[in-house]
Amino acid sequence: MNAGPLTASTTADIDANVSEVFCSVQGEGPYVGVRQAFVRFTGCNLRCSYCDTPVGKEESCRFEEIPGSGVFSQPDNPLSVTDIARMVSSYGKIHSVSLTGGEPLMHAGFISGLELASPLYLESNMTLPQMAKRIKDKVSYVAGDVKLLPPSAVDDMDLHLENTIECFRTLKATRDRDCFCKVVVTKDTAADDVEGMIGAIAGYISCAVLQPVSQKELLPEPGYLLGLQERMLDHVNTRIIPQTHKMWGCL
Ligand SMILES: C[S@@+](CC[C@H](N)C(=O)[O-])C[C@H]1O[C@@H](n2cnc3c(N)ncnc32)[C@H](O)[C@@H]1O
Ligand SMILES: Nc1nc2[nH]cc(C(=O)O)c2c(=O)[nH]1
Ligand code: SF4
Ligand SMILES: [Mg+2]
Repeated sequence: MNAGPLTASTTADIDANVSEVFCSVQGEGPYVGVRQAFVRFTGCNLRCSYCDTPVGKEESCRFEEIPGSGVFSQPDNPLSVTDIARMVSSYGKIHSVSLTGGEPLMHAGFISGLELASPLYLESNMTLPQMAKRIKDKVSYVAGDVKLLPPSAVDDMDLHLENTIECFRTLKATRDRDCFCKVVVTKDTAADDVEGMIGAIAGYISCAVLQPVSQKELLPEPGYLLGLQERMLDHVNTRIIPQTHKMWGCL
C-alpha cells in the first residue's frame, strides 16, 4: 500500500487556504450556464503552460458578496468549513458548488469535511488518485481534465498517465455521479495522445469536451479540432465547447 506524503489520512481538515469565493455560471463543458458558487483553493501540483489562473494569495481570500459586483471583501486565510457553508449559502438558488483551483484534490481532507446544502462539482487535473479515493462519495459532478503534458513537464510519464486513468476509474460516472472529461486543445496538442488517453478512460465518462485554449496565439486551426472530434467520436460522445464566461466578462 502506498504511504507517500499525498496518501490521504482518514480525518477531515477543518480549514484550508482559499484564493476566492464567488457566484457565477459554469462557463465550461456540458453544464455551461448553470448557476454555481465557486470555491477556488490555492496551490497546484502542476504548471500547465497555458494556465489562465494566477496562483492565489495564501494570506487572504477574496469573497464577492454580491454576484457580479466586482466588489470583494478579504477574509483571512485559512477558512473553515463553516465559513465556506455561510458564504456559498448567501448566493441563493445555485445548482452546485464548483470546487476548483489551483488543484482542489490537494485539499481532499477539507472537502471531505464540507457539509453543504448543494451538490459538489469537482474541477480537477485528475493526477492525485489517493486524494480522489478520499472524496469520491462526496462529489456529484466531476469535470476531469486530461493533461497531455510535454515530457519535460513530468518526471515519469507512465506514472502520470496511470494516475490519470486511476483518478477517472475512481471518480467514474455512476447513477449518483456524473463524470466527464475536458481536454484543452492547443496547436501543440497531438491527436494520437488525445485519442490514446480517451480510449483508456472512455468507459468511465459520460462525454468528452474539446476545449479550445483561450490564448489566440496558441489556438489550433478549426479543421484540426473538427478532425480530432471525428476521431474521438469512435470512442465517446465528444463536443467542442469553448470557455463561455470569458465572452461576457464574468468571473
Ligand atoms: C484553472 S483549472 C483549475 C482546476 C484544475 N487544476 C484543472 O486544471 O482542471 C480549471 C479549468 O480551466 C482550464 N483552463 C486553464 N487555462 C485555460 C486556457 N488558457 N484555455 C482554456 N482552458 C483553460 C483547465 O484546463 C481546467 O479545465
Ligand atoms: N464561469 C467560470 N466557469 C468556470 N469553469 C471552470 C472554471 C475554473 O476556473 O475552474 C471556471 C471559472 O473560473 N469561471
Ligand atoms: S492543473 Fe489546473 S490550475 Fe494547475 S496549472 Fe494546470 S490548469 Fe492551472
Ligand atoms: Mg477559470
